[in-house]
Amino acid sequence: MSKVVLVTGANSGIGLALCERLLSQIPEGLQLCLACRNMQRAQAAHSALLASHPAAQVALLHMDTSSISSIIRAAQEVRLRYDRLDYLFLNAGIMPNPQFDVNAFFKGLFSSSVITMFATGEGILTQKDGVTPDGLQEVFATNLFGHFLLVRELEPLLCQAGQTSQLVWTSSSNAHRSAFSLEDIQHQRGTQPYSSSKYASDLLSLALNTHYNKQGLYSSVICPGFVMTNLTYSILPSFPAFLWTLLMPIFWLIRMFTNTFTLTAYNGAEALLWLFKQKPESLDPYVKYHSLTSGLGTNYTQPHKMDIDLETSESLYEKLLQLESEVRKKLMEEQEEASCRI
Ligand SMILES: NC(=O)C1=CN([C@@H]2O[C@H](COP(=O)(O)OP(=O)(O)OC[C@H]3O[C@@H](n4cnc5c(N)ncnc54)[C@H](OP(=O)(O)O)[C@@H]3O)[C@@H](O)[C@H]2O)C=CC1
Ligand SMILES: CC(C)CCC[C@@H](C)[C@H]1CC[C@H]2C3=C(CC[C@]12C)[C@@]1(C)CCC(=O)[C@@H](C)[C@@H]1CC3
Repeated sequence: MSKVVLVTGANSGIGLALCERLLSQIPEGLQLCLACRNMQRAQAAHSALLASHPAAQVALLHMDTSSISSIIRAAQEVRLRYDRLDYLFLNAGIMPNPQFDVNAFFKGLFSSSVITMFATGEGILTQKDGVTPDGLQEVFATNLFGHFLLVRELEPLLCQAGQTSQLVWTSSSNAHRSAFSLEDIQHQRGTQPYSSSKYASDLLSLALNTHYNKQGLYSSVICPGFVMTNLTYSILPSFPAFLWTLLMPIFWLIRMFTNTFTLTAYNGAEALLWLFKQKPESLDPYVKYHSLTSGLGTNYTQPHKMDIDLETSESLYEKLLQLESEVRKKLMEEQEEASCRI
């Protein structure tokens, strides 16, 4: 039976590397759907995948995870195209306008928390968030809420009798409880929307397991480690890509002390691929699966207990359901208004 796999943010970085690795390791019986915002980059990714795997079944789908109407339209299209969905990789993500605190970085270098700083980026990064046309905080909408809505919209495909399906969130070791507040789930007031959105995805994954396991749907989270992608290049915008390449020997050296420096998207996708091969019933909902690369370059996946609890995950879930009904109501009103004008 052919497995249907949908990957968001599949046109570059870790999402694209996952698609390449899936096609290499599972040459038959895979239907890949690349859900992307930028269709030019998506076309390029599609051509690259087909060049190395000419017989592969790879489809493109336009989806902007920050836009409610785009998610609803894309999900409708998925329901039309496929009669099952085995894996949904919720990978698209942004870290807009990152501010790198050079002072904190150099202080951290000579402190006992240097390894934690390199593994999580804790204490050295903040971001300036924006607001989407739907009136939501951009990082929250892109990284979390759009994906939540997508899962809700694809429920008929994901929760079918006699079959199990897997959701896999690309979270981060940058997810911290201290950055998240139930009183401000969109992180309107803070300076760490990225960390907040990733912590929220850890909580949401737990809540989804609570509510959907009975229907055969399982959710897990991974951290790809520190990977050189467009997202990380944007952290030091005045630093051209070739300078990052020049820093590689230093990064390889750091990898001797922290195996979280996976560095390439291929390595970063390790835990995603590992989860693809697991029986979802055997996975621990309180664990984040980390892609790691040893000093000698060997890739492996390691589980780490997350700093999450059931009560907070349930409260977040309730708030997301509430927000979902609000945005759906607003969308219906807008559609009615538009049809009246015609
Ligand atoms: N790189 C790293 O070190 C780490 C990355 N991660 C996470 O990995 C995931 C992938 O990032 P990475 O590969 O590093 O970075 P990239 O920037 O290469 O990939 C991000 C992907 O998300 C897509 N995307 C962004 N915004 C939207 C949107 N509104 N709608 C649809 N797609 C969107 C991008 O598409 P587009 O071409 O349209 O911009 C792109 O395909 C992210 O969730 C990130 O937070 C986690 C930990 C570490
Ligand atoms: C230029 C200097 C010599 C080196 C600068 C290094 C930092 C820019 C990186 C060190 C650890 C990195 C890191 C991330 C971003 C870049 C660093 C701060 C992340 C926060 C990127 C996004 C994630 O989700 C985290 C898992 C990363 C953790 C490590």
